Amino acid sequence: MSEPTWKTVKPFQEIIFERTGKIAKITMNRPERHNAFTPVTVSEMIEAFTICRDDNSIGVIILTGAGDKAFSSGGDQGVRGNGGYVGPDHIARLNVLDLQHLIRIIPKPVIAMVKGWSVGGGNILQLVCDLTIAADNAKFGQTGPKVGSFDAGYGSGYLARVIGHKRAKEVWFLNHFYSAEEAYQMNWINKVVPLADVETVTLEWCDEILQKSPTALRFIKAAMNADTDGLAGLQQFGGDATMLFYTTDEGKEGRDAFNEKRKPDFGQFPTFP
Ligand SMILES: CC(C)(COP(=O)(O)OP(=O)(O)OC[C@H]1O[C@@H](n2cnc3c(N)ncnc32)[C@H](O)[C@@H]1OP(=O)(O)O)[C@@H](O)C(=O)NCCC(=O)NCCSC(=O)c1cc(O)c2ccccc2c1O
Repeated sequence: MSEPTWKTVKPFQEIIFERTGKIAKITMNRPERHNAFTPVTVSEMIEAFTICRDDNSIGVIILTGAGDKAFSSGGDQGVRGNGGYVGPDHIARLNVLDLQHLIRIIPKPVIAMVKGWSVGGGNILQLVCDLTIAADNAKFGQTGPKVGSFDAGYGSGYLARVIGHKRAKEVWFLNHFYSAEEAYQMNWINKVVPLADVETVTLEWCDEILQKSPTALRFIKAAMNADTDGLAGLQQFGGDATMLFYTTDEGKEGRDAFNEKRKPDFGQFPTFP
């Protein structure tokens, strides 16, 4: 595979947002803090993911951290205030929860490419990505109870779905770190590769995914969310069904009949068993 040419999509302060062909890459860029995120880092990621969601020339998204030492070490404890993390607007936020939700509902595959530390809220970000490819230097763990924090949403319930309840409680109660190989054995991540190969392999997976039907992948992702996310997941899945229905002649007949002030003729359309 030839070296990819990454082009900046939009400049940001605390992330790098690039693309090569149909592949977007969002990189948390605070390597001096092991890519710990602030409200600004998170807002920028939300904006970049939203651009990816709307741009139909982007088919798959990679989330990663700058440098080889860390994917992310979670919320920046230096800007943690009273009730959340504080940015330039002086408002305390937990806006990483909005980002987790966005990664879950964006109707395109999101791949976490993990090098080095994947810790705390950073590790929840790799968890909510659809797939995780880790370098052999990656280390995974939750530190919340050590620093007076916890993620009682995806970080615990979804983690328990992915690695099992006993293992998830072990992760949260003991706050140990797990090697990439151990995380792989726990089904926490999809693949472990040598550090030097991690981007090449991630791009190979992206290229394979891009050969597949985007609508099929969209529905598979939404179906799995519906199973794990209850009514919120079903809302997403139902919305996707409505989107498809709007593209049919039957769906358009209802709209056109209303606008033309006539009775709709739904009988002209085939039904299936
Ligand atoms: C990750 C480490 C185990 C790595 O240890 P190591 O010894 O290799 O590196 P250093 O500790 O020397 O780190 C280098 C440098 O980076 C700074 N740094 C690292 N992590 C953070 C951080 N999270 N915040 C701020 N700064 C950080 C470190 O201080 C060093 O700076 P120097 O100036 O001294 O060089 C180890 O770094 C570590 O344990 N880090 C902390 C991990 C952590 O506890 N993260 C926060 C967990 S809580 C969280 O992430 C969280 C966020 C949310 O927004 C939530 C929202 C809703 C619910 C829950 C949330 C939540 O749990």
